Amino acid sequence: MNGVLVRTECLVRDYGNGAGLHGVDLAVPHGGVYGLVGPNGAGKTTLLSILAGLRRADAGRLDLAVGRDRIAMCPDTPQFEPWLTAAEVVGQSLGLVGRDAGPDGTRIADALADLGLANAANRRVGGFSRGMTQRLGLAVALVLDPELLILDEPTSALDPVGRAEVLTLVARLGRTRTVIFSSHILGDVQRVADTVGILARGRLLRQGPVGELIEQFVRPTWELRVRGDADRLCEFLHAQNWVTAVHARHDGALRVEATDRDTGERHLPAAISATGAALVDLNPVDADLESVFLALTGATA
Ligand SMILES: Nc1ncnc2c1ncn2[C@@H]1O[C@H](COP(=O)(O)OP(=O)(O)OP(=O)(O)O)[C@@H](O)[C@H]1O
Repeated sequence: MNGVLVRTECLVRDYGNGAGLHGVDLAVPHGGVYGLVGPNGAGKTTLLSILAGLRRADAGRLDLAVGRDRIAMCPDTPQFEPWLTAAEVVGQSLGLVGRDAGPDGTRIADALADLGLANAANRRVGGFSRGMTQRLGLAVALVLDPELLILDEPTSALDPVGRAEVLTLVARLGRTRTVIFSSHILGDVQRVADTVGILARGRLLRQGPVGELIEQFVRPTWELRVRGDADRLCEFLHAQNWVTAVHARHDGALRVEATDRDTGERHLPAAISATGAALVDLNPVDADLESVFLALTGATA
């Protein structure tokens, strides 16, 4: 598989009415964090469930360079028997695959501690908050010490502190194994993913290293505010061959996209003064995964 741990070819799951997956070619490198991003309903859960063997594809191919017994998945809304304690839930996970808990249950204690649940080990999980339940779901997967860890929206139920902690954990796990995690929060994915796949309406629009996607799909952009005739400036910019797009935002600012950074930096100030407008503010816009997503889906900010 040439450095690829998971590969799909033309994977299809047809739920009808356009829902599902439509010919997905995924290539997840061996080691590191693969972030699968896409809006609600894009097909993330469907794709991850097929990878984990929990759902079947209608057509296409799935190749795994890892044994099924070395894959663990944590669903987006994990559910447990409410009367069990957190330690019992994690112990059950080990029991299901016939592994022991180690001397004095250290495997269980370590997994719970990794997810910040050490003090809740003996509490019944029925009383857990959504965030705690989600972290427990991660502990249940992590205790199996999988080679491939699949996490479906692991941060969706967490507050900002919990989110940051789980993202740090995901980044750390990616140093010793392969982690695939899905999210509709592009900033989260950009923070920890080495490789990103962008899924929309059941199609994988692009995948690759985050930096390469940004380089490939995001043109240098500036946001500016002027005093004076902004409409005239807008028209003038539209007519320039080095300008690829101009958007007037609701708050009066203009977003200007240029063919390349150097040309934009040299010509933009001159264009503003040529129309007689007074410059109030001019800032480059940082290119991020969100910009890639917007460029690929044609959505507007
Ligand atoms: N078992 C099913 N039967 C019919 N339609 C389904 C089924 N499972 C999912 N869908 C539909 O397929 C589409 C993709 O769903 P999926 O849950 O895979 O997307 P998602 O990207 O994980 O969304 P979310 O972020 O909201 O969880 C949605 O339109 C969903 O309603």
